[in-house]
Amino acid sequence: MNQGPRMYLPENDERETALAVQNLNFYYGNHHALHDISINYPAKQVTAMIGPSGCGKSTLLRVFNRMYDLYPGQRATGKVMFDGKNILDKTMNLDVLRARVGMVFQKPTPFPMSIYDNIVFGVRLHERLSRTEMDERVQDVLTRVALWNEVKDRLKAPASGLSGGQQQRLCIARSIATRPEVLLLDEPTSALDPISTARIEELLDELKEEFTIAIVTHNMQQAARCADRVAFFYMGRLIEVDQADRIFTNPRQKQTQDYITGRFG
Ligand SMILES: Nc1ncnc2c1ncn2[C@@H]1O[C@H](COP(=O)(O)OP(=O)(O)OP(=O)(O)O)[C@@H](O)[C@H]1O
Repeated sequence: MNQGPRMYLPENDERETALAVQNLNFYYGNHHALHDISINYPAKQVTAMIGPSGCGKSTLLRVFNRMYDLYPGQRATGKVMFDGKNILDKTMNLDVLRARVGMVFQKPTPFPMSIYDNIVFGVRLHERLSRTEMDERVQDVLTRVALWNEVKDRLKAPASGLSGGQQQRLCIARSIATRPEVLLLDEPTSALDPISTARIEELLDELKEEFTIAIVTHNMQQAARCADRVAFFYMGRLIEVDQADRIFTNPRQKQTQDYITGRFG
């Protein structure tokens, strides 16, 4: 199989680019996990990242909010341009970055506190809001994730009492409460039942009017349903990125074709 750096980068000149990744390499100690990745994430679109296990999808996502900084021995080279600045720059303020680039994980991770406090926790770090404004923010984000009616009478109850699907919607609400520009989702529905999954997918469709979304998924149908663009990764390399319909009907690379038709992975 040809694993050379062949890839197709469509022109996005007419669209605003939220994140521009340029010649990114990533290392876990001596392990070179991402090889010379260059990809644009157009603003207010959903870009799905697909590929076999271990190809580097989560690693790339974790670069976008410098999550790897929490672990010694992990490092990135290259550039990830966001609002005119390189995210990888040592001078980048990580608290501000993580408020502007929100992340939702595979397993719902509500904080061990009330539903209300889960939402306000991050907001308080970055904004000074009056009680009324904070209440409005909580209602606004819970409404957007279609959770308000289910929880409005128990906002002070522990978040741990919610179902898995509700917890994941709460985590999305928590991420958007700080009004980020970019939302990163790492297999956000893989622990959820089909109904909760469908609700999150509908939610993505609404959220992309306001946010740029990068989602890692193993679910081809999900990528086809939710994504405007799809990027296929293999062994730490970006093989191909294109409009979703093109990737699923007429990919340019044989490796992409093999993967989406289930011939490997
Ligand atoms: N903490 C770590 N230390 C060392 N190597 C790691 C670490 N995390 C991931 N890797 C390696 O980096 C490569 C990319 O892993 P990554 O988790 O990004 O892949 P992925 O495409 O998200 O996989 P999956 O679909 O299984 O979640 C793999 O070879 C993996 O073994």
